[in-house]
Amino acid sequence: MSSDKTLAWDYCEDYVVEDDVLLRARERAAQYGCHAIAPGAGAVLRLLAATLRARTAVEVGTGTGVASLWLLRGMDAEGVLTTIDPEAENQRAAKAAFAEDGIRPERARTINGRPRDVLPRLADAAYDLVLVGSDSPSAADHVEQALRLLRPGGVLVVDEALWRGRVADPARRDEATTMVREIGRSLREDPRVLPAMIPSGDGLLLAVRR
Ligand SMILES: C[S@@+](CC[C@H](N)C(=O)[O-])C[C@H]1O[C@@H](n2cnc3c(N)ncnc32)[C@H](O)[C@@H]1O
Repeated sequence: MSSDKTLAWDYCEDYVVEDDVLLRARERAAQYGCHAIAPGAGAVLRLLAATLRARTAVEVGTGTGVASLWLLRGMDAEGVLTTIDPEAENQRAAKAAFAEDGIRPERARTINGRPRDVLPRLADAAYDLVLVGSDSPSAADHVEQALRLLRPGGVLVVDEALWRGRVADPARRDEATTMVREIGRSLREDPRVLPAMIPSGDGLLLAVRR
């Protein structure tokens, strides 16, 4: 990338500045070894949630609540985010961040459990937006569940869709990169969605449900 491009990239990533609540949640993510969504990608999440006037959203992988905060800030004032994580400690940190942000508890439904057990219990076509992380060996199953959960016109977001930048490099054939690349390929060919790859953060793969 030319140095101008790198400058432009950094400018885009820092264009929307994170406040103290987000920065503290991000700091806790680093302490817990959790890869939180990048600020530029977080701003895209907020924009999408606001554009959809999202009242119902699902997040697979709460972490310490960075992406959850971005989503909740964009959603309808009565909107409810259902966020799933098997790690109770991460979710405790996320709940502290929601409280710091003045988010009413009923707006963030935190479910402690494995996504593969929890997602099948959520209703068909009932959600405006579903965010799925790529850092799980079950990410492809989560994507399939997400397509079931979304209403027509709802948006699937796959975070880390460029997987540390490796997806774009055909020489990278490790298991994690291949899995994330395959998710991208399969959504590109899936007649149920209209996809687009946004190179924000570590890549956001967006797909609107037909
Ligand atoms: C990268 S962090 C989530 C980041 C969060 N979405 C954000 O951007 O702020 C990944 C989270 O997924 C959780 N996790 C663990 N196993 C998982 C699984 N099988 N599927 C989905 N998430 C899992 C981890 O506990 C961790 O809290």
